[in-house]
Amino acid sequence: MTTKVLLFGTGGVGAVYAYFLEKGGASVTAVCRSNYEAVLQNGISIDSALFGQVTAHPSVARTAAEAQKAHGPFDYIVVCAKAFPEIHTLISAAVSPKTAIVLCQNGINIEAPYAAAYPSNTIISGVVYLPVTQTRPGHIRMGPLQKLHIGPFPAPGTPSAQEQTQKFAKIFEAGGGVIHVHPDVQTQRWLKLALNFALNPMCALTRLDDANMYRSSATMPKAILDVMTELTTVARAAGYEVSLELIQEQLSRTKERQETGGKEPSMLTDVRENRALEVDAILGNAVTIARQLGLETPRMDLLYALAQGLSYSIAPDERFRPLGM
Ligand SMILES: NC(=O)C1=CN([C@@H]2O[C@H](COP(=O)(O)OP(=O)(O)OC[C@H]3O[C@@H](n4cnc5c(N)ncnc54)[C@H](OP(=O)(O)O)[C@@H]3O)[C@@H](O)[C@H]2O)C=CC1
Ligand SMILES: CC(C)(CO)C(=O)C(=O)O
Repeated sequence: MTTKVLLFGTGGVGAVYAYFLEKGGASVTAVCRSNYEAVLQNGISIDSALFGQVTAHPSVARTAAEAQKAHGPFDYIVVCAKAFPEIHTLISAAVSPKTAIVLCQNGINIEAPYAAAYPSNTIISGVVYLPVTQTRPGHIRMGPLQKLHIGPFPAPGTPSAQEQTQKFAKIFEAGGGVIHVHPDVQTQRWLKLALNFALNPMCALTRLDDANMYRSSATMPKAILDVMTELTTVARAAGYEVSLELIQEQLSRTKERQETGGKEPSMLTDVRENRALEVDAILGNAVTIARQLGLETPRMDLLYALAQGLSYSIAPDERFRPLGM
C-alpha cells in the first residue's frame, strides 16, 4: 500500500522533503499557507546546487483538517514549520492512532509538546542540514548540502517506533535524500544547535550572511567559536558527547563559504521578512537547560537576551513606548 505523508510547513525545508518523499514513492499532501495558490497551480520548483532544476507536485491543502478529509489517514506527518509552541496543536486533526510525527526543525527540546499532546504516537526527531530559502512562493533555492539525521523520541523508542523510523528513511533515501538513522539522535541535535545558537542570532543581528559575518572583523571568528564552545559544555553536562573537533568541523562550511559566497541563516530571512524568530527553540531552551544543570553561560545568556530584543523589535507588545526625544 502507498505510504501517505502529510507535510506541515511547506517552506524551504518542507518543499525539498516533499520532493524526496514523492520521488521515493509516497503520496504527499502539503499544507500550504502563503504559497497555497502558487503550489496548487505550478507545484514546487526547486533550483538545487546538488541536482539541478526539479519540480514536486504534492496534493495541496490549507489546513491539516482539510488534508485529512481529502487524503487521510496519514502514515507520517512531517513538520517543517518553524519550531513555535503552538504548531503541535495545528496538526491534531490529521493525527490518527498509527500516525508517526516527524519533526524536521532546528533547536533543542522541540519534541516535548508533541510527546505530551500525542503520547501514543511515534515521534521521530529530525536534525536538518539543508541550506535552503524560498525566494518567492513555490520557488526554492537549495545549496550544495543535504543530510537528515533522524531517531525515535524518546530514544531508543519501541520496536514499532524503530520500524516506522526505518521505513521513513527508506522512502526518503529512495527519493534521493541522504538520511542517517540513529538510536538516539540528540547528540546530533546538540551538534547542529552549536552552529545555530551562534550563527542564527549573530547573522540576524548583524544582518550579514554567515561568510560575511565571519570576515566582518578580526574578533568575529573567535566570538563565534566561543559561543559554540560554551554550548558544548552544556551538551556534555546534559550527557551528550559533542567534541570540539566536531564543532570545528561544523564551522568549516562557513569557512569554505568565504570562497563560494555565504548562506543567510533562516533567522536572518525571518528578520528581513518581519516574521517571528525561533528564539526559544534555538536559544532559550538551551539556556534553560544550562540553568537546570547549574551552569554559568554568560555568552549564551547575552546572545539570548539580544535575540529576544531583536524579536521584540519585530513584534513589540504593550511594554513598548515610542522615543521620548
Ligand atoms: N532554511 C534553512 O536553510 C534551514 C532551516 N532549518 C530549520 O528547518 C525548519 C523550517 O525552516 P524553513 O523551511 O527555513 O522555514 P520557512 O519559513 O521557509 O517555512 C516554514 C513554512 O511553514 C509554514 N507555516 C507556518 N505556520 C503555518 C500554519 N499555521 N499553517 C500553514 N503553514 C504554516 C509557513 O507558511 P507561510 O509562508 O505562510 O509563513 C512556511 O511556508 C526551521 O526549524 C528551521 O530552523 C534547518 C536547516 C536549514
Ligand atoms: C545555519 C544553517 C544555514 C545551516 O544549514 C541553518 O540551519 C539555518 O539557516 O537555520
